[in-house]
Amino acid sequence: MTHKVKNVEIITLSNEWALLNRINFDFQFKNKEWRTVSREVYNRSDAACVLLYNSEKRTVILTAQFRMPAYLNTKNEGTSIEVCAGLIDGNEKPLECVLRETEEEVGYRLPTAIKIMEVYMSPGAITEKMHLFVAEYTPEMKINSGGGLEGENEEIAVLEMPFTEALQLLKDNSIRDAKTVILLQYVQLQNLI
Ligand SMILES: Nc1nc2c(ncn2[C@@H]2O[C@H](COP(=O)(O)OP(=O)(O)O[C@H]3O[C@H](CO)[C@@H](O)[C@H](O)[C@@H]3O)[C@@H](O)[C@H]2O)c(=O)[nH]1
Ligand SMILES: [Mg+2]
Repeated sequence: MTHKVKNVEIITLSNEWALLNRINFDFQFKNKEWRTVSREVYNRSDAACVLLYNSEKRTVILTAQFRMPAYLNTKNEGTSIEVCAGLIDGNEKPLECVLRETEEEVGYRLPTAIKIMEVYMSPGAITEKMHLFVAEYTPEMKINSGGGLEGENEEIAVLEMPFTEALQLLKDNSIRDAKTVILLQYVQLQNLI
């Protein structure tokens, strides 16, 4: 289905760490009538994430960190369990981003990772597209203890756990980050572990 859009007007509401715009545009509805619509849109670069798994040990590597938006929503949900993820820098390719973030956040140097899909995280509000990857890791790939970039005020706990424990965290809804839910279910559905 194609939609007809014209006269797109962009009004910047905030341009600090990321860009928040109000977009006014004319939109043609099903009955052919054109009407002016207004939407606020938060702009960030695209992002990439990876679920690390070891099929021999039957383990996965996840992270835990404080997320203010989740805390604002529900106080005791501020600590978020997530796959390793980050925003794509400049001209970086999604795979390069995933390999860099894996070193920074969990301390593993991966030879490569496999792309699974691309999803919008919140298409009604944020332009960000997320590139999802999986990758097999082994203990020999560990090069540092991870934890994120202190200069960026990141404090990331590295959680290596049996896959069965991660599935239990899914089941009891202790994992509430959508990309992490998708990737854990993908690994389970494809019997990668
Ligand atoms: N100065 C400043 N820094 C910020 C701000 N917001 C975030 N940061 C910092 O910018 C860095 C971004 O880290 P990345 O690892 O690149 O991204 P991420 O925060 O992990 O984002 C990913 O995970 C999020 C949570 O699931 C996702 O929301 C996001 O889409 C992405 O996938 C972090 O150090 C974070 O503290 C801000 O408003 N100001
Ligand atoms: Mg991150």
